[in-house]
Amino acid sequence: MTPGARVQAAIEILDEILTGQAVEKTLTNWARRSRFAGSKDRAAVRDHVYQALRCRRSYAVLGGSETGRGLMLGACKDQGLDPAALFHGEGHAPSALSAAEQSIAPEFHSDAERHDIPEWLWPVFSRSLGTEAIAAATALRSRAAVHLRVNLLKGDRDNAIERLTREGIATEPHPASPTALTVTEGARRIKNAESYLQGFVELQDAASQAVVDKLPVQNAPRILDYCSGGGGKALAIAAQTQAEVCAHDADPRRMRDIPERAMRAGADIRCLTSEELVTQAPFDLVLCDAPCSGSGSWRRDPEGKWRLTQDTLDDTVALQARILDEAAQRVAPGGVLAFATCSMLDVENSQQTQRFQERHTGWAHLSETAWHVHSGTDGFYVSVFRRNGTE
Ligand SMILES: C[S@@+](CC[C@H](N)C(=O)[O-])C[C@H]1O[C@@H](n2cnc3c(N)ncnc32)[C@H](O)[C@@H]1O
Repeated sequence: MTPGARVQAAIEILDEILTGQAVEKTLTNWARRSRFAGSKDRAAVRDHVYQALRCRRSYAVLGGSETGRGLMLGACKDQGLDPAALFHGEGHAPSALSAAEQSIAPEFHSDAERHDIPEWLWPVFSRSLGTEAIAAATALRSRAAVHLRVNLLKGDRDNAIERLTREGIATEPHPASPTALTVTEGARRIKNAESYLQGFVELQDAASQAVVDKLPVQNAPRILDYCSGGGGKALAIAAQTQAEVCAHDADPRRMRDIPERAMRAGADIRCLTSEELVTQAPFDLVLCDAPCSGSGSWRRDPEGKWRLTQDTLDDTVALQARILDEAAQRVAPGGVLAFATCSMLDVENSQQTQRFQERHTGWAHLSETAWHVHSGTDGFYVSVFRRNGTE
């Protein structure tokens, strides 16, 4: 496909997504009916689509409309490309710009619009991030780096870097965690690489790894990952300790892949149903990686940014508080409770910590750490409490 044809394909896919179709499904359907598209074409079209979704508001202003064509025209302008080099109608490229499109005089009406944050959210976002709000919003406008976690059960970091290099995947250590690597070349090879298939490395953002580094795992013989999902954090914990590691999720289907992932990693993780949880509690350490707005990972899921509403945020905050209270009940006297989100919003983070302390006496607040997208990881938050035995 020519560069212009790739832009035209992105325009058509974006038009479908803008009617409410799911992003991944739309991309898959396009790939199925576009046999002419090779793997590089598919990757390029996908990159165009995701980039346009990250910058949906600002590109719509730059391109004159919130349509596939408007967004891709906005993308060209934002990236300093000459639109006429891509919009010329030849070789399946988008048709040449109309007179109206050529005379668009873009004007931003707010910081939220310019920096691609929903208007209603800007007060919360800017209050949460303070002077770093624009840096964070700007970081959310670009694609996230690919990070790996070195599985210490199978080898050290240098060994993993060497193995990956032999497989054509270049990496460098990430400062957020001793186990984190940034992939600098060959990211698309990872899922077929032996290093990955044999469990020497896992795909995991550096901040997710750093959250686990904040947990006092060495002093906890029995550990529970209370909101385990697919087990990313449970696996990272199991790689750092000989402790018994259990996983639980209110939706057991989310834990489906844990046995296979654990086997690949050489880890031992016991998945617990809600009934088993009651008999297995209490635990010395309970991690509660709660459902959240996902604002820290909107680079990977840009639709999440536009889908969030005040109501869903309020519901999520209320759910987090309930889950935190449930998880607290599973902590042994003297044990530790950690609350984490992949969000940068204060209502889900520091305010949640404060409200937990207001609802519960008998817990000491040990630490609170936040990672922000503009420092090279997903946005993440973890707050750690110790139960003193009187609650
Ligand atoms: C942010 S995800 C967890 C991601 C996971 N820890 C990881 O690192 O891959 C939150 C999870 O909480 C689960 N969840 C929601 N409500 C819950 C509840 N009341 N108790 C336990 N888990 C719950 C969801 O099903 C979801 O899988």
